[in-house]
Order: sequence, then C-alpha cells, then structure tokens
Amino acid sequence: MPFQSVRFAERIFPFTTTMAIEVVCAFIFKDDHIWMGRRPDHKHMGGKWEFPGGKIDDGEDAETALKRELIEELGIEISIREVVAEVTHEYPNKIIHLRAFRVSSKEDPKLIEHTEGQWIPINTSDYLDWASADIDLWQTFHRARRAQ
Ligand SMILES: Nc1nc2c([nH]c(=O)n2[C@@H]2O[C@H](COP(=O)(O)OP(=O)(O)OP(=O)(O)O)[C@@H](O)[C@H]2O)c(=O)[nH]1
Repeated sequence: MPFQSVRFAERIFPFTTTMAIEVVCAFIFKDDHIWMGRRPDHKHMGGKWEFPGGKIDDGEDAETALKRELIEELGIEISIREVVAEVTHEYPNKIIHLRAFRVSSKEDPKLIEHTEGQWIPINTSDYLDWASADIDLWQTFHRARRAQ
C-alpha cells in the first residue's frame, strides 16, 4: 500500500488498521548522556519519557520530519547522522515503526512541548516510566553497540 494510503487508513480506522505508523526520533548525545523528554499528559503515552521526534507527515522524508519535529518540540536546529536503532512495536491500539537517528546540535534543548527533560547516562538500564517502545529501542541500540 502506498505510504499516503497508509496514513489515510490510519485516519479513517485509527483503532483497526494494522499498518505501522512511521515515527522518527533523535538520540542527542552530550558527554556520555542522551536527552529524553516527558510526553505531555494529554497525548498517547502521556507522562512517559521518550526520545524527541514524531510522526512522518504525508510527503515528508524521515530527515525532514525529524528536523521539523526538533524545531517544534525543542527549538533546536540539528544535523542528522546515521540511524542507530529501529523497532516495530505493538501498543494495544496502534503499531509504530520507530527509527532513531544520532543527531547533533549546537544548541541546548528547550522545553516547548515536553513537561520535563533530562540527560540520562548512556549506559542506563533504569527504564522507569519510559514509553515501552523506547525500552525496546534502547535495548536494540545497546545490543548493536555490544556487537560492534
Ligand atoms: N516522538 C516519539 N514518539 C514515540 C516515542 N516512543 C513511542 O512509543 N512514541 C509513539 O509514537 C507516536 C508518535 O509520536 P508523537 O505523538 O510524538 O507524534 P506527533 O508529534 O507527530 O503527534 P501529533 O501530530 O499527534 O501531535 C505516539 O503514539 C507516541 O506515543 C518516542 O521516543 N518519540
């Protein structure tokens, strides 16, 4: 099914479509730490910690979507490096395909949409209150690092 039709199906049948929603997020590193934000309460996974990013809009590519989301959410311009991990994760009402890019920025993230932000140690395994897809993503990222 073409990508645009997938997004159409998602709007018409939000709870029944089994197509994965394409989501991109950023791993922003600083001194062996990585930035995470707490999602607003009213959104899916409200109050959970996530990597900043969002859905790819119709007609966008992944990099354009990620740059747009980080300006909207953190008020920063980024340079995008490589994909560092990706997972397909099934929530009770949706399936997402979540792709993480290593990014860099000269600016510090600002709290525009997130209710809190923190730099977490890169080796953390303390997943309290993380969105569950992010736990998968983080473990996938670390498995790949160990295999290098
Ligand atoms: N941005 C982001 N979304 C994530 C992560 N982990 C995760 O499960 N998600 C889920 O991916 C979906 C898309 O994220 P989003 O709500 O931030 O996307 P968006 O800004 O485009 O949404 P909106 O246009 O509905 O406001 C949500 O269901 C969210 O719960 C993550 O680390 N970052």
